[in-house]
Amino acid sequence: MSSVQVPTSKPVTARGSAPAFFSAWDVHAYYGESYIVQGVNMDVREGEIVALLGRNGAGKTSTLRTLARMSEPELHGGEIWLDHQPLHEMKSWQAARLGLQLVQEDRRILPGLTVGQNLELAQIAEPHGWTIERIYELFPRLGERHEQDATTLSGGEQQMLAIGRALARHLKILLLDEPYEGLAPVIVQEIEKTLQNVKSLGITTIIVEQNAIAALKLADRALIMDNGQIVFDGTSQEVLDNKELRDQYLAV
Ligand SMILES: Nc1ncnc2c1ncn2[C@@H]1O[C@H](COP(=O)(O)OP(=O)(O)OP(=O)(O)O)[C@@H](O)[C@H]1O
Repeated sequence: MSSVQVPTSKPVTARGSAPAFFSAWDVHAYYGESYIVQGVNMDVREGEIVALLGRNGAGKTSTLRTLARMSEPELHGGEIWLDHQPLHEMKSWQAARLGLQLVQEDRRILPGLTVGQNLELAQIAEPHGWTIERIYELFPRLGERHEQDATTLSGGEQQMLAIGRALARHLKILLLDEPYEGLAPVIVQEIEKTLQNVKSLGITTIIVEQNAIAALKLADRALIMDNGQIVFDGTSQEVLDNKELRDQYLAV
């Protein structure tokens, strides 16, 4: 395995300026011949929570996957920087080692393993993040279910475990894809509390969510996507106050 090089001086992006804590610049990505992510730009400050919103099929999940350097969709151009590291030159495992953790919509809970084993497995590769004890302090419900087969957890508990696994790894930025997906309203409230906890920890987060109002309540800033591009970048409050914008792009 090749090691990730840590540059000695701060880089300058192709657009000529030093990147923000996390930046994407002119990012394009394809599924085969399908051109989906069409020149995405974003800057995220350290500690900020950004909601990435848009209609079904706007390209939100594809953008998160591209930023996380998953093999699909395939990056065809642009730059992605995390804390002065060029993620666009890396594969997903290297980006994860540098602290980018993607929690996918299906949560990827490993079958046949307990809650504890799912967390232990997250710490197989260095560098580690939180200890499992600390994760159980944040999510006592997981601690109570340490020995339980993780696939028998409720949807909300599985979401907690997926976030817990990200905390167990080295975490500089958390990418959350539809954390409320498929959860009953009462569980959504529970996950909202979980995410408020994450927010209070000052973890830089990008959250993709169909439930735009829930995401906007949590986020400092909102990016709206349409047809694979960012069409709005402003505060969450601006989106909450702008019905026309919501009607045009979010249908909420
Ligand atoms: N594996 C794939 N192969 C080909 N096209 C894909 C693939 N995954 C997604 N797409 C297409 O990419 C476009 C953007 O999808 P994406 O899932 O990123 O949108 P989204 O904004 O997250 O929507 P949703 O909220 O419905 O999940 C859609 O037209 C979708 O059909």
